[in-house]
Amino acid sequence: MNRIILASASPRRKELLKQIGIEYEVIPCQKEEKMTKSLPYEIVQELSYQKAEEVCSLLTKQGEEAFTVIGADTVVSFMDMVMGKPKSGEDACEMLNRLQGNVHQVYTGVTICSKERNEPAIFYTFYEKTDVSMYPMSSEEVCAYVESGEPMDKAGAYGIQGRCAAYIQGICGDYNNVVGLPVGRLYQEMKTRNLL
Ligand SMILES: Cc1cn([C@H]2C[C@H](O)[C@@H](COP(=O)(O)OP(=O)(O)OP(=O)(O)O)O2)c(=O)[nH]c1=O
Repeated sequence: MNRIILASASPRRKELLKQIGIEYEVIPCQKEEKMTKSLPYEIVQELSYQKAEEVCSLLTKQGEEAFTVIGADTVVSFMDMVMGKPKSGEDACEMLNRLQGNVHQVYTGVTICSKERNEPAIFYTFYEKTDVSMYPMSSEEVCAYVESGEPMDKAGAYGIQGRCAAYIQGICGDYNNVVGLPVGRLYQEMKTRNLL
């Protein structure tokens, strides 16, 4: 089996990959991704590709001949808005004021880059969508949650796995997809392609 590299600095993605028993190393991306698409399922696939591609190029420059790289990206989509990580506390409050009491979608795009000795790298990209329904939050509750600091490194300014669980009414789809990596689908995609 080739080396498996997770192209991510996200502690949640590391934890999820570990949970399914995959042995891997981490090489986080350094570059700022460039978004050229506008639909959420296109954005997450494009950005996950860029993350996997950056680490694939780095390894190739280092003379590595065979490896598998996994890149992922998550956004929240509500009505016609696409939300990444909040830029400020104010931004986080705005996002949560929109999401509370409503149903939104979480999209995670994943790119698997597979490189074999003397072969060009092959890229596989897919996405998963999960619907998340939230209970209403008062503006005081939104402020208190933002002040906890939890929203700042998370798409849509909340963590379903953290304190925000108090406001989650239900989901339709893969829970792990909301946390940042749809490991069930990822495992199956890797198994189908003999990458495990
Ligand atoms: C909606 C939601 C998102 N998130 C996280 C998952 C992602 O880590 C983050 C979205 O940011 P991303 O830009 O997808 O990823 P990242 O910057 O954390 O990590 P990297 O680019 O190095 O891989 O939001 C949660 O942890 N819980 C949630 O409920």
